[in-house]
Amino acid sequence: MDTLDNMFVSNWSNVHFSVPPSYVQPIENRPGKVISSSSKAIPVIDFGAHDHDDIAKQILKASEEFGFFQVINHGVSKDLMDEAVNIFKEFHAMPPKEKVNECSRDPNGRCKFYTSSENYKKDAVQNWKDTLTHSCPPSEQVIEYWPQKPPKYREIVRKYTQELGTLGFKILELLCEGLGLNQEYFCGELTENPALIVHHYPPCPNPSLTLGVVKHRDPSIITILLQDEKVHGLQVFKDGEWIVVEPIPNAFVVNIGLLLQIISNGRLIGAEHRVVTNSSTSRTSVAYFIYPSCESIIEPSNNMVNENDAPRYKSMTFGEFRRNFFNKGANIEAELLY
Ligand SMILES: O=C(O)CCC(=O)C(=O)O
Ligand SMILES: [Fe+2]
Repeated sequence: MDTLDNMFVSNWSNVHFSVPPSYVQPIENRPGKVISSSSKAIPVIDFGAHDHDDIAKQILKASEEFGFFQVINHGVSKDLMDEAVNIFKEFHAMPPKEKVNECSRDPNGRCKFYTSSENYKKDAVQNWKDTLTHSCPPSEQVIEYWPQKPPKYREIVRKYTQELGTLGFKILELLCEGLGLNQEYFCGELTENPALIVHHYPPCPNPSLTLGVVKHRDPSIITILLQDEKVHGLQVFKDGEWIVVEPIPNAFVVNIGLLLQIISNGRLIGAEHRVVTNSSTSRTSVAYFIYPSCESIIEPSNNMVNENDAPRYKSMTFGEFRRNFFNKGANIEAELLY
C-alpha cells in the first residue's frame, strides 16, 4: 500500500482484522449500554402538519428537553436527498490520492479531506472515520474550491446545500417564534458561513473498543444531519444515558449547537452526542453546520436575559469561540461560563 492508503481508515480497515491500539478508547468512553425505548426517543416533528403554532411549540420543547429532534415532510425532495447521499458515497469510494487532490484548491484551507478529526495530531485516541468538509453558499465563491470529481459533485451539492439553507432558516424562524426573538434574528452574519461535513465510517473489526466520533457538542448554531437510512450509529447523551437516534427514511436529524445554547442563555441544549461503529456495514452521514461569520458576536440575546435570569455566558466573537473550541475540546464550557 502507498502511504496515502495507510493514512485513511477507509483504505486500510478492510485488511486489518483487529483494532490498532491508537483507536482503542479508554474503558470509560467505550460504547456500553444504550437506551432505545420509545419513552426516551428523540422527538419526530412533521413539518407537513397544518398547525403552524403547534410545530413551533414542538420544536421549542424538543430543543429544551433533548437539544435534538428529527423532521419529516420538510420540503427537501427525496430525489435530491438520494442524489446527494450517492454522490458523497462515490466521493468517499475514490482512491485516496484523488480525494486529497480534489480538496487541495482552497487557499483558505476550508475544503479538506482528513482522517479521524481536524485535530488528528492532538487526538489522544483516533476516531474510526474519514471526513470531507467545505464551506457552502450563500458565498458563491466557495464553490470554486469544491471537488470536481465525481463529475456531478458541484451541480448536486450546490442544489442540496441551497435547499438545506432554506430549511435551516425555516427551523430557526420557528425557534425564534418559540423563544420570542425577532423573526429575522438569524438572517444576517449569524448564519453567513455554513459548512458541510461528510463522514464515512467503514466497518470496524471490534466496535466495542472504538468510536466513530467521541462525545461532543457541535460548535454551530444548529446542525442538520442526513444519516444513512439503514445504519445505526448516532447516540445522544441525556440524563446520564445514551439514547439511539433511530434512522428514519427521508428524515433530517436537527440538533442545537453550542452557539444557540449561548444565544438562548442556556434555555436550549447543545446536547452531547457521539457515533458508534459497527462490524458489518459502512455508514455515511452528511452534516450541514450553520456557522456565523468570524466577526459575529456570540452572546446571550437581550431577550433571553432579565433581572431573574442574568447572562450565563461571556460574550466573544465566533473567531475567538472557535479557537477556544479547538484548543479546549470537551472542556470548553468552563471558558464560556461567567
Ligand atoms: O455521523 C453522525 O451521525 C454525526 C456526526 C457528528 O456528530 C458531527 O459531525 O458533529
Ligand atoms: Fe456532532
